[in-house]
Amino acid sequence: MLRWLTAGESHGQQLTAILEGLPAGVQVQTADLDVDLARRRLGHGRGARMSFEQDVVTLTGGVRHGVTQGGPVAVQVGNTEWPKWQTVMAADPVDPEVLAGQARNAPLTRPRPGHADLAGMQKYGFDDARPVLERASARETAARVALGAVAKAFLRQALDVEVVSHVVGIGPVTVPDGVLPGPQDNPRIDEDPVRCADPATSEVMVAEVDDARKNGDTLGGVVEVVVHGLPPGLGSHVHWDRRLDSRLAAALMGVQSVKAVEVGDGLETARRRGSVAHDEIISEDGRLRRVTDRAGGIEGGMTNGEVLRVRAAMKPISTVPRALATVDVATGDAAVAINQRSDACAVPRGSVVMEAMVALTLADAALEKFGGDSVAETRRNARAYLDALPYR
Ligand SMILES: Cc1cc2nc3c(=O)[nH]c(=O)nc-3n(C[C@H](O)[C@H](O)[C@H](O)COP(=O)(O)O)c2cc1C
Ligand SMILES: C=C(O[C@@H]1CC(C(=O)O)=C[C@@H](OP(=O)(O)O)[C@H]1O)C(=O)O
Repeated sequence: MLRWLTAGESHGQQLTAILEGLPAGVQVQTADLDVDLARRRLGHGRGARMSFEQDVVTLTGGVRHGVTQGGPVAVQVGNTEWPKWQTVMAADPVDPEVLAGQARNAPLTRPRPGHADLAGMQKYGFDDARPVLERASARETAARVALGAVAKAFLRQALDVEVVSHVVGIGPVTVPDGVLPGPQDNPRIDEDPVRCADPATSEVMVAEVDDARKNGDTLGGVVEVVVHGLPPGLGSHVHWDRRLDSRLAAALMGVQSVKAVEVGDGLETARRRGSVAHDEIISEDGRLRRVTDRAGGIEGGMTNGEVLRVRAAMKPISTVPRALATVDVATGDAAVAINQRSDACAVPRGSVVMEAMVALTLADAALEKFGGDSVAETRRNARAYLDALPYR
């Protein structure tokens, strides 16, 4: 079983992430993590913070000379902005007089509708939203993306699986049906300002983001993660929490701002008749294959050997520059919500995060199916399974 955990605050010294249960022999190095962390910072609509803050990645456990050793993989993602925050976010007590002189320490008492501020203050008994937003912030996704890079290396080396992602909707603008990235398309999609695989739609999306920003507003959207090369049989039909669709949905819903997940054609499938909702099976050159992939590569909670497609819908950023109405909880008076700066649209960045969550979930399902203490053993086991597969 693969387990992962992150710790750290948005303006803390660093994020810490641990991935436990990965076999030995996975080739991965700091540069691989840097690539994905850089991808997570891109995208038209990103906020100012993405340009001045840097992620400083250090692999602090589980990897030696570019190869995993079988122990927990530990990663630090340091934050170059830490010197400005080291008093306000210090772990140890700070002289109250020193703190009082820090503008950054002023209590945040005007909770933002749509963010974790108010519910978090109520739940944890804070009179300041700072401790809530520090952990609720999607800054934490940097740690997940670092681990996702390791999971993708494992999937590629053990199973020849490639995980790619693209943006299929920003606000009301959506890609036409049938846009499907191939296994090597991530670098091409990374070049697009909104990580859209369709250039014509991308232009309209960029204009939509510009318009929202100009009007002091923010946008959400939909991303799709596409996985090529999966064998049939990851996940299981036998119990709800072993179903791969259930696990993918939980992993994606666990990303800040995700409000809905679709597997394959998802909601559209519910509107179709059965005769045009499923993927008919044919035999071709002695192999079974599907004529379509409406199911998105999952049937009965298991991969079916087709391309896996899963979508996540992100709500618009809740720090809306055209500030939303709230109440100042310090005075009880009507107020406008906290708003210093914000992304206008985080969907392109979000797609890299979704990719990481899907990779981690699939790596877990692959290890459950094939096991292996070394990546060579996982690969051998997977090969033997595929060679013996009935009805190939
Ligand atoms: C990559 C990414 C970047 C985000 N950037 C911002 C931001 O700049 N400002 C903001 O208010 N929310 C941002 N969010 C969304 C908040 O984290 C999210 O609204 C908050 O956690 C509440 O969402 P929830 O109700 O789904 O938990 C971002 C989310 C993601 C995934
Ligand atoms: C720092 C990151 O994203 C942050 C996520 C975030 C939020 O509320 O989720 C709010 C913004 O931070 P701030 O309010 O300090 O400007 C984003 O910049 C990151 O992704 O590395």
